[in-house]
Amino acid sequence: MIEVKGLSHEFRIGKKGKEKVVPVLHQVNLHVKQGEIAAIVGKSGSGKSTLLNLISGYIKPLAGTVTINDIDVTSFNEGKWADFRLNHLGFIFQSFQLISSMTAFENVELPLILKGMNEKERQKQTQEMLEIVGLSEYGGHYPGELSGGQQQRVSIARALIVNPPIILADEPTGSLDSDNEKELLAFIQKLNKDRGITFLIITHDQEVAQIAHRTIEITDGYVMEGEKIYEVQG
Ligand SMILES: Nc1ncnc2c1ncn2[C@@H]1O[C@H](COP(=O)(O)OP(=O)(O)OP(=O)(O)O)[C@@H](O)[C@H]1O
Repeated sequence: MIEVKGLSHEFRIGKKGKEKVVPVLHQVNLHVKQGEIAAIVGKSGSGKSTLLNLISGYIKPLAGTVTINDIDVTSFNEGKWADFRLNHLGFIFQSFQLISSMTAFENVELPLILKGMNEKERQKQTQEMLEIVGLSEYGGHYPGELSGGQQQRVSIARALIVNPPIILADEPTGSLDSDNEKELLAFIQKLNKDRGITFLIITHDQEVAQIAHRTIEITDGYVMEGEKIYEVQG
């Protein structure tokens, strides 16, 4: 499902000619199976977000390959990536990343507009999705008029609306209080069980790591796969 082989990355910082090289990931190998919830854990600065950005094509690796759903995406250009993300990947972020000038409804509808769906069908699917995340009454609210937990539910609805087989999440519970966190984790487990969605979740949070079938630890850019809690079929 997600296959990472020999992935290495470094950043170059400072002025041209006087650049400092910051090695971040070293020959990372990783395999996330279909139907799995995998957690990536590791200290601040260990390379977790960089790994997720490489897997989702926001940055290009120095070396190595990324294969998603049997498609080698490593050398995709930006246009191909945009199309691929829209059809294969959903994203959830700590900071929600909703568009503040658009209502909850419009935020959730946006990926369907990008896919070219007609208005009637879009509106129907968006309303259904808002119902699934328990926000059918809140479609007309702007993100600033919603609580943190509600904003995160809007962002999940936006991720789910295109029916992605994989959801990548970067500290999804980082801005939530403990009740909202519990609710989100239960929802992730339900989506995983009922729809077979594969999750790759970056987290500092023990509670999140506990719902994962497998924990992958990054230490200074090297990956060590943790103990398997149980095997997932697929
Ligand atoms: N755009 C960039 N330019 C230069 N260095 C960067 C850039 N992005 C990240 N880094 C460096 O790469 C290393 C890994 O950063 P990364 O954000 O992947 O870590 P992380 O494990 O996600 O950390 P955190 O848990 O704090 O979010 C850090 O040393 C960071 O300073």
